[in-house]
Amino acid sequence: MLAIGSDHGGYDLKCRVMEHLKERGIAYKDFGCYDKSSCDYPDFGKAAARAVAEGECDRGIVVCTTGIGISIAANKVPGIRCALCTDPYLAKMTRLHNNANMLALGGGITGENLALEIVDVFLDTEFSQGENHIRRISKL
Ligand SMILES: O=C(CO)[C@H](O)[C@H](O)[C@H](O)COP(=O)(O)O
Repeated sequence: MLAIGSDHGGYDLKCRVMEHLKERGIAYKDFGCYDKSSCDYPDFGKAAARAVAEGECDRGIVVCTTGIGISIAANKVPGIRCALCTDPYLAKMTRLHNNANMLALGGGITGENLALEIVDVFLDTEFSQGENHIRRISKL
């Protein structure tokens, strides 16, 4: 189960990501927002992050206009490693090396097709299990 969240600035891209997850048969829970009214990214970034940290969801995807604010919010929740990715290489590396459990996207930064490629790489790449990476993650 994936935790999904956005503010108004990430709403459209979040909806596209949810459609894509449906097409792929991947279950998700949307922690809001639920329309494009102005709202506060920490509310939704933290709600999705808590669901991941508490084990209700395995990983999460959050979206705001830049991806910056909502990634900062998610990373305030203990146990969360949320990576803001603007290309598939970053998504691959953050799974392999950081075992990132959340992905942040910028709805005003990354186009739909590229964002969906990033989502797919994030979901389809497993952590490398390297002892160097495990050690470094334990120091975060
Ligand atoms: O990108 C964001 C935070 O890093 C947010 O999505 C908003 O764009 C930002 O908070 C500005 O929102 P507003 O529409 O100008 O109120």
